[in-house]
Amino acid sequence: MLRRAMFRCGELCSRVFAVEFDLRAEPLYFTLSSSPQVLHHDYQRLFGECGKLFSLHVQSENRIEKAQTHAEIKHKLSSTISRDCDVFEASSFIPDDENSVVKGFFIRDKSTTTLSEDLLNTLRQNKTVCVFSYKREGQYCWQELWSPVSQVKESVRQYITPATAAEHHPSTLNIRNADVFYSMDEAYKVLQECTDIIPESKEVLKLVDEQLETSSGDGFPVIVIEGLDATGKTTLTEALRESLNATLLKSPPQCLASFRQRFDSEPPLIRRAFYALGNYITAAHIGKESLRAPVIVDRYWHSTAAYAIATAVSGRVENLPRLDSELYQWPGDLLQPNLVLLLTVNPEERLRRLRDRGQDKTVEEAELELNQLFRLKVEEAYKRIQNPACIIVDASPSPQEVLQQVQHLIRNKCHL
Ligand SMILES: Nc1ncnc2c1ncn2[C@@H]1O[C@H](COP(=O)(O)OP(=O)(O)O)[C@@H](O)[C@H]1O
Ligand SMILES: Nc1ccn([C@@H]2O[C@H](COP(=O)(O)OP(=O)(O)O)[C@@H](O)[C@H]2O)c(=O)n1
Repeated sequence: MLRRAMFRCGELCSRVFAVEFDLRAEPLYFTLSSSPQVLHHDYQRLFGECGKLFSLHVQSENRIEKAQTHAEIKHKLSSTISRDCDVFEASSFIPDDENSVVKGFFIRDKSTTTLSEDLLNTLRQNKTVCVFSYKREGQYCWQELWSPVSQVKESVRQYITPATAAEHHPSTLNIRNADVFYSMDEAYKVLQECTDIIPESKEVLKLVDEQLETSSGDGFPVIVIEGLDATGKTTLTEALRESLNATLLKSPPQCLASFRQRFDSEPPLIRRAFYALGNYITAAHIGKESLRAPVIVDRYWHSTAAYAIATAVSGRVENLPRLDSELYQWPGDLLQPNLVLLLTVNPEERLRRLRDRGQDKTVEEAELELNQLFRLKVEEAYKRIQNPACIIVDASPSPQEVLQQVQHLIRNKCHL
C-alpha cells in the first residue's frame, strides 16, 4: 500500500507534527528524519512511556467528508477506547501554510487488550484515514505507516526529531472558511455542499435567499449585547427594549430556531456556517427594523467568531491567533452595529447564576478545568475582534445598576 494522498512521498519530511500532550503547555512538535535522534525529557514523557503508540490523521479533498470523518473518529475514540488509553489531539502541518493542517489524534494504549488496534483497523478501512505507529528503540523513536498485518513493505522508518515551537499554533492555520467565515458566500457554499446529507440545509438556504433583499442600514442606532452564557444578556436586552422603546432581535434569528439542534450536532465546519448565515438573516432584519426604532441585538458576529475561534484553538489562551491577526476582522459584507457591549462577570458569579437557573449542578473537576480554558479563550477572542471592537461592561452589579451603566454608555456613544 502506498502512503495515502495526504502525505505524499517526500512531503512527509517537510511536515511538522504537533501533539497536544499537556493542554497547559506548548504542544510537542516533531519532524521526521532518516537518522536517529536522541529524545529529551519532554519527548520521553510522550514516547518513552510503556504502551503502544499510534497516531491517525484525516484528510480528504471533500471538506464535508473530512469534517464528518474527524467528528466520527473523535466520538468513537471517546466512547470506545478503554481507560488505559490516552488520546491527545494531534495535527500535521506545514509552518505558516494556511490550510495545510491535517487533523488527527495521538493514542497511547497502555492496556493489554487489542481494543485500540481493532478500532484503528476499522478506521483505516476508510480511505480518508491514515494510521501511523511509533516504535521505541532506546532513546530513539521512529514512526511508520501502521498495518495490523505484520510489516508494510513500502514502509520507511522515519525517526522522531524534536522541532521548535511553530510561530502560529497549528489550529489557527485552518480557521478561515472552516470555522469562521468572512463573507456570506463562503458560508453559503458549505451548506450547499451538504444538502444531500443534511436536507435541512436547503431550507436554511431558502430562508437566507428570502431575507437578503430587505437589507438596508442607516437608521436608528443598532446596539449588540454580547457575553458568555448567563452573563445577563437576556435580562439586559429585555430591560433595554422597554426603556428605549427598541426592537429586540437575536442571532441566530427565530426563523432558524427549529434547525439549531440539528446543526449543533454537526462538525464545526457545518455548524459554524449555519451560525454565520444566521447573522446575515439577522442583518436583514436589523436593516428593516432600524428604520423604525433603535435595535437591540442579543448576540451577533462577535459570538459567532469568538466561540468558533475558541473551539477551534486547542489548549491555552496563548494559542489563539495573535492580536493583530486578520482572523479578528469583521466580514466586509455584514451590516455593522453602532455599538457592541460585552457583558463580563467573574467565573464564580457566572457559575452561581448558572446554578440558579438549574444548570451545571454536577460539573466534574476535569470538565471545570476544560471549561475554564474555553471560557478564557472565548472572552479573549471577544475582546480581540475589531471593526467594531466591543466595549467591556462589568455585569456583576444588580440588573438595575447594569442597565443604568449601559444606558449611560448608549447615551454617550449613540446619542440616544
Ligand atoms: N445583574 C444581575 N445580577 C444578578 N443576577 C442576574 C443579573 N442579570 C441576570 N441575572 C440572572 O442570571 C441568570 C442568567 O441571566 P440571563 O439574562 O438569562 O443571561 P444570558 O441571557 O446571558 O444567558 C438569570 O437567572 C438572571 O435572572
Ligand atoms: N450569533 C451567534 C449566536 C450563537 N452562536 C453559537 O451558539 C452558542 C451559544 O448559544 P447559547 O445557547 O449558549 O446562547 P444563549 O442561550 O446564551 O443565548 C455558542 O456555542 C455559539 O457558538 C453563534 O455561533 N453565533
